Amino acid sequence: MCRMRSHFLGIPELTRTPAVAVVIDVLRAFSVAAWAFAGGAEKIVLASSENETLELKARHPGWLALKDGAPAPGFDAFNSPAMLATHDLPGRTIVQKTTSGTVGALAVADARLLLCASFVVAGATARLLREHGAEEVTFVVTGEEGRAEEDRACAEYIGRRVESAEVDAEPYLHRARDSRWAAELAQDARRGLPGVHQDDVRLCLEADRFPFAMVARREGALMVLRSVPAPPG
Ligand SMILES: O=C(O)[C@H](CS(=O)(=O)O)OP(=O)(O)O
Ligand SMILES: [Mg+2]
Repeated sequence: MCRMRSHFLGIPELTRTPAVAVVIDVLRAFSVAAWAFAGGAEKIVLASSENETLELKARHPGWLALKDGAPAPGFDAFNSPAMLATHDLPGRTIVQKTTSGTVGALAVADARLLLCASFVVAGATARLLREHGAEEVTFVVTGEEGRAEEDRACAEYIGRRVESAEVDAEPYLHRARDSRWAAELAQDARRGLPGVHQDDVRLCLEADRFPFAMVARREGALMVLRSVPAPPG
């Protein structure tokens, strides 16, 4: 059994850069990112603003510009795992800008090890942390200034999975299914709001779907997220 000290902080509570950070956004940024890698995307540039996203897209016309919220001129894709599947992803670079997930990752950009995570990559993230021998980890609970239940539940699940592979995901998924944002997304999908698909919540709330973790690092002036195979469990 591996003992790891876990801290759970919202973005406004980050006063210093942790050595090891796991930034959680279940609904939906880092579920979307994981589905993008599963669909063959090569890398995801985490942008600091919509303007930066569009500037990068102008310099690299083949890149896919993705933002959350309403559609806007110049953007190609929504922050929706179901809708992303309609794009041609193999080998592509995505530039992603969202309200919570990408902001949280950029807030701890100088961490020695920076992982971005959600339920679909939770087990793989835990195995990578275990392999790294992390004794202390800061989970950045990006939603609702650290109070988003879906993000907190996922962070706690990953923390438990570092200590033991024998953890039942169901109680954690249940908390996420009952969260305020899961209910809002389901309602937005029923209303037909652009950028929200009725399958999104389901695609985000599946534990351990993918065998890779997602590591963010500076590459020149950019913060780049890549999938990294996790050791077997
Ligand atoms: O697209 C999402 O689900 C949210 C949108 S919102 O601005 O919080 O309503 O963004 P995310 O950064 O993925 O939490
Ligand atoms: Mg979120």
